[in-house]
Amino acid sequence: MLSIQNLNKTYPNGTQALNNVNLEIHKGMFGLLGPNGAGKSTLMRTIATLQIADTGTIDFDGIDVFNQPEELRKVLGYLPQDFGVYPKVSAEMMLNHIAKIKGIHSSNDRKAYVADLLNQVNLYKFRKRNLGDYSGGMRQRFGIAQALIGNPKLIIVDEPTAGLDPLERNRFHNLLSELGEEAVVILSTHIVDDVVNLCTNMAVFNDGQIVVQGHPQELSNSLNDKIYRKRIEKSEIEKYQSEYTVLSTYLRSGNMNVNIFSDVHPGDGFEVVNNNLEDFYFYSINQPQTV
Ligand SMILES: Nc1ncnc2c1ncn2[C@@H]1O[C@H](COP(=O)(O)OP(=O)(O)OP(=O)(O)O)[C@@H](O)[C@H]1O
Repeated sequence: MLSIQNLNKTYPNGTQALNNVNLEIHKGMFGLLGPNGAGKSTLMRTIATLQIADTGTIDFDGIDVFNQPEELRKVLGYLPQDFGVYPKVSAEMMLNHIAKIKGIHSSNDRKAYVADLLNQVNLYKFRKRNLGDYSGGMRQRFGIAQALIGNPKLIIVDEPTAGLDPLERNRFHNLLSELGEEAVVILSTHIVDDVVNLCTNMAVFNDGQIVVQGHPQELSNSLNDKIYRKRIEKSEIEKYQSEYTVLSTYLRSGNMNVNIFSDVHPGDGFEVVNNNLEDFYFYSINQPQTV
């Protein structure tokens, strides 16, 4: 289990990126959902021992992350938001190199291990291709392969599906959910559907704070009969914003729609929308959104 207590981090420019963060995360897929700038990457980098917090503690299965970073790194797999690749090196060569660094010394063992990894992420037939010639999705799957070396018990993936086409995204999701059966997997994202599809538990993160946490389905159900939708004219958006608590405005089949929060049925042509994590998310970060 990963246990985070009273974590605070203020950057030298005065930005408070982590504000008394407390979280307990068990085996399985955990979604950390928050808007850009919420502090998700700061939290991920801190757990991954790449930076330290000003105050607080992180414990993973008895490892004190700030005092035993080397121990944590032995069980950590980390796919950062942006990672560079050597463009003229093949996936096979690169994984072989990383496996060597991670302590798999026999070249035969390494060869078998790397082949297995490449199969797992569905890249075996592209193993000789240079990383610079990989598509975005292939690069992400390569990123996961490198993160998996050494059978990590804690896997952190930071906004992994931005820029992937639906097929690649689907493949990537399948891979992540398999990993969640054996390890603690933290998925940091601003894509609500990724959390709906993959995660058994989640937290909404905003302004450096955990706003709410729980099971995605239960959280979205908590707003049942409180979210209402209506098709409107584009010119009416401001009117609705002044009259209602607007959660989102969005186009569907070319028509403008508005979703609002209301404790009682507002009448006025609105219809109820239930089980919608996206609206729960917008409600919990308390910002009107245009999607
Ligand atoms: N090295 C830094 N120095 C100063 N401010 C920083 C630094 N890194 C991040 N920040 C600021 O801290 C806040 C949190 O940033 P962070 O990257 O952790 O958020 P995020 O939720 O991952 O956002 P995104 O989804 O855009 O990556 C932002 O206001 C950001 O500008």
